[in-house]
Amino acid sequence: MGGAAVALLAATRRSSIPLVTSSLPRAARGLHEAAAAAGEDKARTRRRRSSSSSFLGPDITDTWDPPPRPAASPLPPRAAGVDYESTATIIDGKSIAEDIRLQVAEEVLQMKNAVGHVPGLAVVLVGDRKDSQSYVRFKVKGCEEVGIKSLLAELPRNCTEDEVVDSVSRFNEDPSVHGVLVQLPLPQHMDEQKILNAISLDKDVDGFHPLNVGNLALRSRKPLFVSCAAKACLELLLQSGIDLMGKHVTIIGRSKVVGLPTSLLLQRHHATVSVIHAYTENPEEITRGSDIVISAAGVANLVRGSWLKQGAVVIDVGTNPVEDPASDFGYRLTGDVCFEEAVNVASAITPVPGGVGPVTIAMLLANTLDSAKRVYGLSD
Ligand SMILES: Nc1nc2c(c(=O)[nH]1)N[C@@H](CN(C=O)c1ccc(C(=O)N[C@@H](CCC(=O)O)C(=O)O)cc1)CN2
Repeated sequence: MGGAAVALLAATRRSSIPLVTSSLPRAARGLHEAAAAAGEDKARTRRRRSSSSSFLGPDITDTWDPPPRPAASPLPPRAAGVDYESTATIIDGKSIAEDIRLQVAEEVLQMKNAVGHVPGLAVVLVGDRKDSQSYVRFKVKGCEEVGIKSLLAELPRNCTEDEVVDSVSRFNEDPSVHGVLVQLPLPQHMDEQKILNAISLDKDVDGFHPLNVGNLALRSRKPLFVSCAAKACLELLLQSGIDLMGKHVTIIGRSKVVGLPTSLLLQRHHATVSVIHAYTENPEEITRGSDIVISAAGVANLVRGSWLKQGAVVIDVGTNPVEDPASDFGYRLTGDVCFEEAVNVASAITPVPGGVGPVTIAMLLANTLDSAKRVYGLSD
């Protein structure tokens, strides 16, 4: 285990914050239990701290590419340091992620002591997209912090599909690797399905394998892995003490990374779920009737304050670069939700950055740990 992991563990022992007791390593123990485990104590701590139609095939787009709508009223000006006089709780994803990493680090150490092995995560990165490169860096750094071994295969944009599949196959066969993922999106000329299909079911820590998705959809079945972003959304809600049973949740976007698995996971928690997308009529009306709104559309400031019911809970999964001459990089990251407006309407909201993103990375570490625990017979 590296120095960073040791420092993290030392912090665990010093920390007065109880270790995460919700979905993370308990994901393997079942979703109901996870909901129960995320109970009041943790919530209090957090509050304190701040067609089958004949023409639509299965390949319908994942992206939010809305048809023209009447122009929205202009966004309010952004002003640094402005106090928006909101009573909304800002859900602190960074701190929730840290709790999860602490728990993972503790369990990795226990595994090392018990069986002499640590979990291993292999990442395949194709091409030179700056955003993908930084997400992969977050994953590698996260592994380092908790004592998980990481392996990275970087392939040029113009490599062949077979070369990508070969990389995946090598990691599938490596017994020191318990999780394999291919960073998305892949270059356009590649067949994503063919490449993802090459990942072993029992190393599919992204949870994108059809059997994992299918088992998530079927009530009495248990997937080996669930999408990290979906688990992150759930974790943020549960840790914030939000009751899901019977609540109306609207999810904006239906991708395999976020929208689809989050809708399935929420139904297992007895929420009533609407999934809306680019072709949905009156999206504003649907979100305005919702207790919880989860946006994963990939469109900056799509969700305005007027789209929300007073007191709604908002989980913003979008990380959209928008031009900002005042920033060092010439751009800044903005969510799908117009934060300045939403914060005055919502009862709780995740920021971007610092909301869903860090928890997504932490969930990947947790999935990798779960996978290794299964291999070494340490699962609950
Ligand atoms: N194979 C996968 N590909 C992609 C996934 C995935 O889960 N598996 N999800 C996204 C990208 N993603 C992880 O891969 C990801 C995106 C954003 C963040 C994050 O921490 N964001 C930060 C801000 C980022 C920054 O400062 O640059 C935040 O929101 O605070 C983590 C992971 C698509 N591809």
